[in-house]
Amino acid sequence: MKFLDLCKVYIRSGAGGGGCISFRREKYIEYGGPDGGDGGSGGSVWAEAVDGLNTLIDFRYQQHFFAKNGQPGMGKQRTGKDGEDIVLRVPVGTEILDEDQETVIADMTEVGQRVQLARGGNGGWGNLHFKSATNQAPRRSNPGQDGVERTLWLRLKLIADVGLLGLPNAGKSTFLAATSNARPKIADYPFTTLHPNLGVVGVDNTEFVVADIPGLIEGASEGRGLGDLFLGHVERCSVLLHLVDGTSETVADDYRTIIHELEAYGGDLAEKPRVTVLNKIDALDEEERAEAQKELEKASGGPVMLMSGVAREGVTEVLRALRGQIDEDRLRHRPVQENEPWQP
Ligand SMILES: Nc1nc2c(ncn2[C@@H]2O[C@H](COP(=O)(O)OP(=O)(O)OP(=O)(O)O)[C@@H](O)[C@H]2O)c(=O)[nH]1
Ligand SMILES: [Mg+2]
Repeated sequence: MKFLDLCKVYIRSGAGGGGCISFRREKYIEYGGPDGGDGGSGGSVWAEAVDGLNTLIDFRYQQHFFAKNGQPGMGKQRTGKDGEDIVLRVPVGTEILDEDQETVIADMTEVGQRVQLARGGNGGWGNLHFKSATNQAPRRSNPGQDGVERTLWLRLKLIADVGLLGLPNAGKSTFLAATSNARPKIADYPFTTLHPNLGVVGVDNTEFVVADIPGLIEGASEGRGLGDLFLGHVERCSVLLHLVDGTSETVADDYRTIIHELEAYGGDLAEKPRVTVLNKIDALDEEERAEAQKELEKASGGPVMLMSGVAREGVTEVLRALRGQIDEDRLRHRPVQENEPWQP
């Protein structure tokens, strides 16, 4: 599947239909009063967050979204038909930005969330509306209101619970494939993964979503390799899973390279909870494992778990650690209930 995470769209709501000038004309009725109906409203443009989409690729093929105009009013007090609305279906996690690419108009974070992007124009009044005591035969109506035209940007930031981090070839995609329904491409060369993949992972009868992103290298924040733009996709995760290739001669440096890039990226990414894992331990003997683990613990200043994505060793323990962090994060961000005793 192709992946696209920023695109431009042009939208226009429908214009309202014009009001009608008309008079009642019937046999035996002299001076029939005004009977011109109102114009119908123009259609509006909406965005709706939907499930099951994780790319904006559809918007590469269609960028123009015009809602229908309202029909003009007609004689015999008939109102014009309203123009149909149009709905842009976007993946959950899409931000809708104004033309400046900065002002956030809406953040589509929940399935079913709907926002109006451009309101349809009101229909004009027919002459029936202008009848008054002093003017029984008004020759006046309103035109319909114009539609609204806007240029907008859609930016997708995937919503996952866990974000995978590591140098190219650290085994991120292998881990995702071993633990989830996702089938990312895996190969023994760097930059196999070119766009984010999402997978649903199950452990102890619970599920969470893991995002695999392209590997980072030193200087990614300055654009080296594939750059660090993909880090936008892990900004919303509860926890980051940092995989370090145990077969590397320089595990401590590898670790520091990634942390340095996180810091350079900014935001609060470097402060996010992290689980650090020494991967590919199937390729190491006992002594090598212990040595690399010690080195990594020294560099990270925290615990380091051992794992092999290929041999599926230590995988469940890692998933449980992630589960624990996700739960903690949810507790932290849960709105405080009224009358709940305060707890430190
Ligand atoms: N021995 C061993 N090899 C592994 C393990 N996990 C991954 N590999 C190998 O390491 C290579 C890279 O694996 P990927 O999963 O593609 O690595 P990645 O981190 O997704 O790489 P990029 O997408 O390029 O960033 C492949 O040849 C894998 O077979 C492991 O646990 N043990
Ligand atoms: Mg990969």
